Amino acid sequence: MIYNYYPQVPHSYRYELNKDMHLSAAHYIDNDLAGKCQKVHGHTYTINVTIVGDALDKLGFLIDFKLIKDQIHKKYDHSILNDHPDFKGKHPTTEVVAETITTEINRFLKQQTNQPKCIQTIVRETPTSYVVYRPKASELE
Ligand SMILES: Nc1nc2c(c(=O)[nH]1)N=C([C@H](O)[C@H](O)COP(=O)(O)OP(=O)(O)OP(=O)(O)O)CN2
Ligand SMILES: [Zn+2]
Repeated sequence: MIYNYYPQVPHSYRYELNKDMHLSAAHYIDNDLAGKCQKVHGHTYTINVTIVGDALDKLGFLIDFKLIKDQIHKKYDHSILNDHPDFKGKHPTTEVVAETITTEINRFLKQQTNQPKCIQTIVRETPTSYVVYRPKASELE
């Protein structure tokens, strides 16, 4: 990875894993206030998710790294984010992308018997701009 500085999340879980992903996608912010971002344009998003838990699955994984990538990459790579139902009625800003990825990963993780949780998602849209999203503890119950 080119950008490997990650803010840390304090927690008391036994295990923490981090998965980096790249995503090529287009988007636009459909509002006059968005200036040049109103036009369709693309980014190679750099994403890092932090997943924690106290128990491993029968393979000794907190969660298979590949399954995490599948949840996000298969859905959004080489797509127009605005077209996805996940962003219906929302502007796919870096903030909203980070929140949506967290929500989607946690929806998937809830199905796992060992109950891992995504506690942080970092989305870098450009070399100079990134967002860190951390769900509230109450949203992870
Ligand atoms: N808070 C947010 N601000 C902006 C977002 C966003 O998602 N959240 N998005 C954009 C644009 O989509 C744009 O793609 C990124 O803007 P910016 O970082 O300004 O890109 P530049 O390459 O022009 O930035 P430099 O400072 O020249 O490197 C805008 N704002
Ligand atoms: Zn953009």
